[in-house]
Amino acid sequence: SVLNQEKGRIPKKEKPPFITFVLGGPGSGKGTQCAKIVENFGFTHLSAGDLLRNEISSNSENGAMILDTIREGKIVPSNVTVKLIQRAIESSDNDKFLIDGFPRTEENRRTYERIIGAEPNIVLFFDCPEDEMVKRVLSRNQGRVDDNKDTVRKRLEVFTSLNLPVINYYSQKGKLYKIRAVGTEDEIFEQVRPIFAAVESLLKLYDDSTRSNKDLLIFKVP
Ligand SMILES: Nc1ncnc2c1ncn2[C@@H]1O[C@H](COP(=O)(O)OP(=O)(O)O)[C@@H](O)[C@H]1O
Ligand SMILES: O=c1ccn([C@@H]2O[C@H](COP(=O)(O)OP(=O)(O)O)[C@@H](O)[C@H]2O)c(=O)[nH]1
Ligand SMILES: [Mg+2]
Repeated sequence: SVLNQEKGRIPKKEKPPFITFVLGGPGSGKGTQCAKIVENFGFTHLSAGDLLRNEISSNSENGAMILDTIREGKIVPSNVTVKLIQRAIESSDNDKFLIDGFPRTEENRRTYERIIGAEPNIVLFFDCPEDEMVKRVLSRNQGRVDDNKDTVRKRLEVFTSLNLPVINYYSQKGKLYKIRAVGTEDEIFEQVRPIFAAVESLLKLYDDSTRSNKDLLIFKVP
């Protein structure tokens, strides 16, 4: 019976989701590679920048403040961003997520851990030279208020001073997968693919039992 089949199994919603943080400077190719991971491995892509831009366009109470912050290349208060991420995770049926462009600061990271009560399973870092990032951002053509020379310079400064410490933190924890983010989109994805192939087989192993974050913290990519 249905009841017997369900016996001893943990309902999907109660399994902790598999969380990947996707980090890298502006224009390093985070969004581009996330789209390929979604296509090939069925993850749900949550871009922190997109969630914030949605708040601006839906005229939410924080919209004006978020627009000013993005225009300056600064960081939106952590509780605002974390709540948007939390809402997006909770309203999804999927159990594997790419959180793209977050955490931007150590304070972002600690706020996420406090509110969500978990750490990411793995962290990707798209490592790209500054001149290449600037070139890509200035030719992105998505009509973004922050894709101009002045704001890009500020975003690069914020990246170096505030985001690199987060990347170092996860490196020390053994959770960081560093990708050399130069070359064609496909060449870069060939560095990404084996990581998610390994994740996929690991998740299959755990699919019918309790999936505790602890079990998935550390694994080796072949
Ligand atoms: N490997 C690549 N080579 C050249 N241009 C790229 C590459 N990957 C992405 N781009 C382009 O660079 C711009 C920034 O990429 P995007 O994925 O939006 O980066 P991020 O999300 O890290 O800011 C986009 O216009 C994208 O089409
Ligand atoms: O967690 C986040 C993510 C983004 N931003 C703001 O949103 C902008 C754009 O972020 P996005 O990730 O879209 O930019 P990308 O790195 O993809 O160019 C950043 O410069 C910040 O001002 C933020 O404050 N907190
Ligand atoms: Mg992006």
